[in-house]
Amino acid sequence: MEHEDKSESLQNLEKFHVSEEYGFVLPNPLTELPDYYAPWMDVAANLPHLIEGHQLRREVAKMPLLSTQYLRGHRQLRLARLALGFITMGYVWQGGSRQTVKILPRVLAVPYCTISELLDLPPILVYADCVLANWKKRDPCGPLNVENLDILFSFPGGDSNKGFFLVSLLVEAAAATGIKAIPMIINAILHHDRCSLETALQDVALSICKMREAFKLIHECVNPGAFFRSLRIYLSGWKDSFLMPEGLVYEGVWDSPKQFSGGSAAQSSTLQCFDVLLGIQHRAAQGFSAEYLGCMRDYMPAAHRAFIQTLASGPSLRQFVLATGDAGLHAAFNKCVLALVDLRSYHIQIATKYITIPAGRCRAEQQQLGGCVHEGTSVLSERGTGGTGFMRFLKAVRDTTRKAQLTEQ
Ligand SMILES: C[C@@H](C(=O)Nc1ccc(Cl)cc1)[C@H]1[C@@H]2C[C@H](n3cnc4cc(F)c(F)cc43)C[C@@H]21
Repeated sequence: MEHEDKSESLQNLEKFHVSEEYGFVLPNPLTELPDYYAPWMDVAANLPHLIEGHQLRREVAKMPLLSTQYLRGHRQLRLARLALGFITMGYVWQGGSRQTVKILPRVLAVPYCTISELLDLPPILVYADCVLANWKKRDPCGPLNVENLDILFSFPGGDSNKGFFLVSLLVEAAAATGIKAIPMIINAILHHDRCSLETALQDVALSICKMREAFKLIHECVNPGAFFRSLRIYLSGWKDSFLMPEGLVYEGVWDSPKQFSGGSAAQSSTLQCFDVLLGIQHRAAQGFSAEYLGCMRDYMPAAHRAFIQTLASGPSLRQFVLATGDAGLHAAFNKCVLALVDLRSYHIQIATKYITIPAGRCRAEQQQLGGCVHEGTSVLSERGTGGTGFMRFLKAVRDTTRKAQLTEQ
């Protein structure tokens, strides 16, 4: 029964802040806070202009220390965290990777850490901020597509910011029908209902194919150079970082500097939950990818982390399909695995175009210039949206996924 109770709890997606229509995406994020918070919202809304005009530091120095007590409800906390997260990344990386700051002023650090504590998220911009909560529809009754969407906050780098965050959002939204099928899958396993299980697995495979379709939009919406030179820097973290070996001092919060990882696709709950559903374990055999995926769960909203953990502790879909020996279920399961392999392979192609190739060009330019400026090296080794470490991670995850196909009986 205990087993049954745990997995049955997945029947109520609402409790895990998972939406039938939007999956892990925050439905209808707030776009405004009470006027009291105008000092945060005005700076966040003007970030590209303030950074390019070298005025951000001065603006932050003028900021009052605001209290978080007037923030009401989950959506106000998410919007406040989003605004403070953009300002924090802009403040740390405004001088590119050459002049990083080591101290985050208390007018930012104190409220940012208070809100992060309330949301059980680290005080650094994460995927759940800049993708899942950073969007609005132009026409509220219109469709969820690039033409009818806009982002709330941006870094310097123009439309490529918008493209990168909105394409990620559309990939996440395409996953919704697959995520919605998960409670049906668990239910079908518990009731040995092969027919419903096969139908639900077909929904998952179709959803993963739609994610790949949405991902293709990145080619027309994001410029590789703009992403590599600008946006990628602003999403960088301060953990195991060449440029900030100690991490960042959060003034007025902790006495010593703290390290946190930069934004990464591995922080996507969708990316992790399909692996868990299909029983794809990135065992320690793959080295850092297993440990890195595990760490990145701490960079997801608590309710989404709980969803993944509840799924992982429920009945094994893989074992059930194997035990039935049913050819139809076997085929439907493998279709899901292959769709995920295709999506992972596509992700590797995208990372090659947007990271590996621009990084190669950047190194070549630096060698021509003689000096080996640390522009790229700081983030190339990073596992976030950075370079070689990230590629090794993606390839390890893709290869493990490929091996997860059920072999012929
Ligand atoms: C556009 C890219 C990006 O890296 N976005 C990003 C990264 C960091 C930050 Cl901070 C913000 C946005 C990628 C999109 C598609 C997302 N995706 C979700 N589920 C996936 C399952 C898969 F198998 C898979 F291959 C990719 C999957 C991941 C991100």
